Amino acid sequence: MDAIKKTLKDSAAIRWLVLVIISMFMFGTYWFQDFMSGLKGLMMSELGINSSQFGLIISSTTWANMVGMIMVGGIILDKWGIRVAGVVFGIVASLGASITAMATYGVFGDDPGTMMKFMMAGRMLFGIGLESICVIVTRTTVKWFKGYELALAMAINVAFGRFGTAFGTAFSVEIGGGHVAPAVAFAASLIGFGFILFLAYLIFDIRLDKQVNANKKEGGEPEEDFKFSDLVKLATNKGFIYITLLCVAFYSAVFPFIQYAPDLLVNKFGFTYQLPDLSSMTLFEKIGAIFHNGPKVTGLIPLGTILFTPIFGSIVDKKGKAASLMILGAFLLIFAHVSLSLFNSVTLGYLGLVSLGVAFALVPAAMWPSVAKIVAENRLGTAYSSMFTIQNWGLGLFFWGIGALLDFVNRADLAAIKAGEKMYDYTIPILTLVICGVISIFLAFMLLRADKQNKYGLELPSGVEAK
Ligand SMILES: C[C@H](N)C(=O)N[C@@H](CCCCN)C(=O)O
Repeated sequence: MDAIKKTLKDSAAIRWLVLVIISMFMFGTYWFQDFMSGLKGLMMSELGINSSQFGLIISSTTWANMVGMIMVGGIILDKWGIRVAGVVFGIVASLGASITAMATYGVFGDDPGTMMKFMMAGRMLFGIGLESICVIVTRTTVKWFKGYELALAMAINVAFGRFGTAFGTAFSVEIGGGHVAPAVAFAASLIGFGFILFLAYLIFDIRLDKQVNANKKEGGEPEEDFKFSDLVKLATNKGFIYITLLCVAFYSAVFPFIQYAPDLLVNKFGFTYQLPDLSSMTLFEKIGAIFHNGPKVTGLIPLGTILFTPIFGSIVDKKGKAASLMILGAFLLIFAHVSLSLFNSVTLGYLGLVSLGVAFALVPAAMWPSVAKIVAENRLGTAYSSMFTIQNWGLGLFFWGIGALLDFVNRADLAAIKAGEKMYDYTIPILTLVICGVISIFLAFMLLRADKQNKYGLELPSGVEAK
């Protein structure tokens, strides 16, 4: 048998370069997913929409995915590979984002109803692209990093997405110059930029495939493909069921919360949407103004996870304890939402946000590598697609539900709120998220129990098999 020749992925420099290139796609899509949170106040005043309609716009991202579009993405990825799937879903995401941007400029009509309809259609299309791109980028990361620094690479990949969320949330008001449409156009152009970089990545993908195929002919390991029919096997895997339900419960209390967090901080704690003129302020006053700005403070949550997700990822790699860390993350989530809903202390509010940020780093760092211990590698693509699909059911409900509940519990004061005479009371909508935290703890304990029974090795370091 001939010796296996080195391939592009054996070069650390090329591997990491590839990771940066494909992660820019995540940066753009996460930005577009989350940037509207910083614009909620502006969207309400400029487009004339209420909280429930804002909820519908952000929720529309999940609608097509709720009925299985991510699974379609998984099938296309399986059948035609990274290149075809990446191009198809890159076009879908770019098209969706462009339609959303054009709608905000009034291209399809400038009455609020028409604008909203086309914004929702655009975001629905974008949402199909977003989730499939996340699966495609994850799959590409595995392709290049399997056998190398996979957990760290996945954490860095998510970190790029968090950068997108943080910057999009924190700076969209300024980027739009106080208007919605330019901020949406800028966010859409980031997806186009990420897509162009992904097209450049394809050169590396083609070269690597050629080298791997040549090695296969010379006796290298053949790759096993996963099949859609493996779905049935997943549906009967207890560990997979618990981790999928945990994924829905946990992310439903985090992603939708982030969309409303700036508005919560403005309405509950008197924070600002727009920064005052900082030029004549002392350094302390500037810091004070930034820490009193809803979008900027919310942006700090994903920004903090950029540092902590890789740290927690390497703890999981070295020490294990993934299920226990998910339990801890669920406790932190409850603390966060209780302190942000039931109390009126700004200090406790900050502690709640820090606690949510730690949970947002801890649970993903422990959850995503754990899936690879519960599910056979040839079913991982199907596993991630199914998890994202079910996750979208929860996200769709809560993206819209928080806004609808907010309007409902404040129904007597809506006119006064619109006139700027009263503020939204967020207590009940945020308390609802505490229920998600309680369900998350229960599921994390069930996962720990299933781990003991089935010996997945979730509590063990990476590479150590359970006996
Ligand atoms: C957006 C997507 N549905 C999601 O859940 N993303 C996760 C990361 C998934 C990475 C899998 N390797 C997130 O925490 O952002």
